[in-house]
Amino acid sequence: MYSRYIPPKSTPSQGKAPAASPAPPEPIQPKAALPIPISYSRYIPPQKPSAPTKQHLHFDDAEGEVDPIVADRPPTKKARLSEHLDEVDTPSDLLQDGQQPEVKPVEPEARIEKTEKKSKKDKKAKSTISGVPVDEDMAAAVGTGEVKRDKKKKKKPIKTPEEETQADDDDEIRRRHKSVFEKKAKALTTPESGETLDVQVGEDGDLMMVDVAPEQAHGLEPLPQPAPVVLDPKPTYETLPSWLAEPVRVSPKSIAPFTDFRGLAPELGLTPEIAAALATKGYKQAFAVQTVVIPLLLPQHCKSMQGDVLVAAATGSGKTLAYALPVARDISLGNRHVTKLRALVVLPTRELVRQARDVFEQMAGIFAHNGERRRAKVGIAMGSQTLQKEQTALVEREERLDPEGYESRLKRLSLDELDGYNTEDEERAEISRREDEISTLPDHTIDYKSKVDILICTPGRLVEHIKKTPGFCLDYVRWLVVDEADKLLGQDFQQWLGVVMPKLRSSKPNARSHMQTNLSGVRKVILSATMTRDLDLLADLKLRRPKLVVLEGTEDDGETGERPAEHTLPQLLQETAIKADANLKPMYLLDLLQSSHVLGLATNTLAMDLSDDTSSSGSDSELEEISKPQPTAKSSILIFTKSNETALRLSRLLSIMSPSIGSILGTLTSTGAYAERKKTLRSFSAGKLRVLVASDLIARGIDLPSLDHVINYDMPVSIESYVHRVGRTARAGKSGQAWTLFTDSEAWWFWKKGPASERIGRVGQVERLRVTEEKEAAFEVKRGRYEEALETLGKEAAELKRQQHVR
Ligand SMILES: Nc1ncnc2c1ncn2[C@@H]1O[C@H](COP(=O)(O)OP(=O)(O)OP(=O)(O)O)[C@@H](O)[C@H]1O
Repeated sequence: MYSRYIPPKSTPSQGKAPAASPAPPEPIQPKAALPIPISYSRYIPPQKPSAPTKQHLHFDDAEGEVDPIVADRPPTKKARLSEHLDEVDTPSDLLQDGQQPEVKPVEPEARIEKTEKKSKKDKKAKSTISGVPVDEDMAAAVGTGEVKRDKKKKKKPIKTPEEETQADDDDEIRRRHKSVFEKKAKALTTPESGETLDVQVGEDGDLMMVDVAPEQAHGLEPLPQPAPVVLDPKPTYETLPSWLAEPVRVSPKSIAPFTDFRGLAPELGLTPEIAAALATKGYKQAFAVQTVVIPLLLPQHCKSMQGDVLVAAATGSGKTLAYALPVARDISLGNRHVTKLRALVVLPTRELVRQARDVFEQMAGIFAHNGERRRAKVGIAMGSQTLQKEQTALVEREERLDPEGYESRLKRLSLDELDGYNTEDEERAEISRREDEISTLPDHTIDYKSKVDILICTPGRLVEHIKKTPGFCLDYVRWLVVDEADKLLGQDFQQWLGVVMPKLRSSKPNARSHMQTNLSGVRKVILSATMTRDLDLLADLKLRRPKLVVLEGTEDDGETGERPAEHTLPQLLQETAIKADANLKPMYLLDLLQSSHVLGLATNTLAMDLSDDTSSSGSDSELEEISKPQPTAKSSILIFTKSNETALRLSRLLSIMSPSIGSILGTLTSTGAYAERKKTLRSFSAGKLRVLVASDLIARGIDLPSLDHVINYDMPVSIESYVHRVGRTARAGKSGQAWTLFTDSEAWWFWKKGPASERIGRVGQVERLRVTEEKEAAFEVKRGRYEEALETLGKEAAELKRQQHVR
């Protein structure tokens, strides 16, 4: 079915490094001019000229500009086939609780566009030389060859005798000065400014930039120029503070018993009873990242406040337990009688809040010692219910005999408006005023008590409670955990950090004291699988004596002397990329799903579902040779799309094309009701559903037990997004398979060797596959039925729209 991709041998000219030059590049050759790869079972890349071509695209105004990216897109008629799936809204998946849409990084495509603009400017500049207009002949003579043609000149107007004489004079002047202009033009055409960038087909059909040598400048040679300064936009390790430059590195193999944390006094470590209780919950040994993070967060006998901890560790490596255990321990030990809000855990989505709550509940139970201690109370705030309901769940109101307080309350109420209140915080002052207005027994005041010790919340809802919930205060908070930190810090989320941080500064005596030490203050734990190293973002957290813990990707990380990758993938993750025809992507997906490597349905099911023709849909033999995990009887698959809209349409299309898959398929989008989402996730975890089509809503953090495959139907928008998506499988030391369907136009930057792939640390390599000729032929045969399915989908969508319009 698929054939192994064998990269071509590169010629010396392909490897030519672009000369560093401050001069802007010349126009880019459009993709349309590139050789079109044909499909066959064993992929042989298109022929390339041994030397870089000098055929440039001229951005002639009269002709109109050619967008090399657009030029490569398939014809409109073809595009219509998949347009139903691509009419997409903004990716609003994670926009709950006031979240902002993810800002996409500037990808190489965008950079190409920028280069074009620059080139245009450059060209414009070349049409004049030192302010003197240059005609075509001259330009050709000096080798620029890229002068804007003035078409109006071609229509020769009838000239009067005076004009004729004037024109003759002009010609004479031009002739006389021609050689002078030529020399001047040559002098101005330095080798740098004459350099040109071409887009060529690189290895694997990827596009790459190639410098083309400029035409020779005869005569005046340019003055020697100082070597251009190459600026690295990223801070190097030397520019970073030492805690960031020299993190605590953990080998992925360093698993240890929970009782065996080094450097801890016995009374501060975890007792064998706790370890036994952890084992009953499935935590038999501490995972690598836990062996370092847990001891760092447990109390230690030291003279100064223990510092904050940042954790960069692969998806599924057990980061949640690494913070939940020490936080729950600290709060359980020191909180025997009074419930106060002592720990805040902030996560970006409701699903993650619920998941973290489950782990904290487990830990609270374990540290309650079978009822010997008061169990720490865990609450959530995420906007799944009304604010009022959440307020009731979080804060308790009671009347207290307090004649003095009662008097001051009456006094405040007698003053005008908010005069008696803290006017710096107007919103809060208004709440206080409203509370004062509530009638109580004589000589009584209202007192508020937190109902929870640990609050797990989304940032938006947290801000709402801080601003609107009477009695909700952070005065006793001594833990702030920010999970999925790069997302929470990189986006606005109602400027949550700006609201929360000042509330953590105020300090009542002993309010933030940590147990078993005589130290007090707020400890911060910041985590992500794609941890940001951006000091500007981290600065907002006001970190104190921070330590960064990094889980190594491979055993020899750090030993090779090379700079370790920014993000590491799970060790047992296998990655495969399949080059797909954009117009037939759903067919590729269906075929992959039904293959023996994924769902394990018969390979000719596609034929049955799509066509009456039950002939084989192509040989799988070549793919079978590739070692892949054998499909379990009940493989489960998570498919990611780029938006809610695509997820909904793709689900429906798959169901139309294959009712057998439709019966085990669920859809998860942020537009769905929360209760519905919860139900779908539960059915998927229970194995009732085996295929889940989802938007990026659950790309981060979600722990789906025994998820075997992740399929990127649409390319993720960033490296971080890829790391999180594929990290839904191969978790907790299990193996997993990630598949990515890609087209050149959307993904060449991603698979190309270079900065993008260097940022990801992986044990193996990405296997690249192309479908065989036979398979492509089979797709063509079934294309009619596929188009019918699309038509049905279109009709359904139109009907739905009509109904919505009527309502
Ligand atoms: N010590 C342990 N022993 C066994 N299983 C564990 C242990 N620690 C964590 N796990 C399990 O590993 C899985 C992944 O853990 P967790 O969700 O905390 O990963 P994560 O590092 O937070 O991943 P992500 O970055 O995707 O959020 C969970 O199912 C969890 O129960």
